[in-house]
Amino acid sequence: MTADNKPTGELTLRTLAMPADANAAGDIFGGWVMAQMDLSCGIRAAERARGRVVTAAVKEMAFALPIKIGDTLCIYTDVVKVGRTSMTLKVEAWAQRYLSHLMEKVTDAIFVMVALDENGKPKAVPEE
Ligand SMILES: CCCCCCCCCCCCCCCC(=O)SCCNC(=O)CCNC(=O)[C@H](O)C(C)(C)COP(=O)(O)OP(=O)(O)OC[C@H]1O[C@@H](n2cnc3c(N)ncnc32)[C@H](O)[C@@H]1OP(=O)(O)O
Repeated sequence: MTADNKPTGELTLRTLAMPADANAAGDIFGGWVMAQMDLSCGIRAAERARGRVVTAAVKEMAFALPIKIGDTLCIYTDVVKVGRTSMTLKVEAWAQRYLSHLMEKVTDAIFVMVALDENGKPKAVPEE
């Protein structure tokens, strides 16, 4: 994971980390963060494909810093490659710390999303 001090990509989703998303120590579950990243890629890829998409693959993820209850999770996405039916997105998750403007990158990953037709089969991503 790169030690950037500024997010890259387009801000796609912001949401608040709530007590229901945390373990007993107040750390937010990694699975919840991954789900927000998945949703962000779904939004961005569906816009690019102008239709339904699914997640085909998620590349390696490491959690560099914890997210705590009250932090605002900010997800940034960048479509880095468009294949025939697939789109590769670089995704960064940043925590805006509770009641502050401090932003810290907690994780990043590469997601591969695939455009689907009405029968659930891969379909070509249209030109931009
Ligand atoms: C209109 C405006 C909207 C605006 C706003 C809308 C908001 C609306 C947001 C909704 C947001 C929802 C987001 C849900 C996100 C989930 O949660 S989806 C649920 C989880 N995912 C699934 O269930 C997928 C299950 N898997 C599958 O259905 C099939 O394996 C797949 C992914 C369709 C691939 O099918 P396949 O028969 O293997 O197809 P194949 O032709 O071999 O591969 C297709 C492409 O995928 C690539 N690929 C396949 N597997 C991999 C892999 N493991 N690694 C890398 N690439 C791969 C291939 O290289 C190929 O790429 P291209 O060369 O065509 O570019």
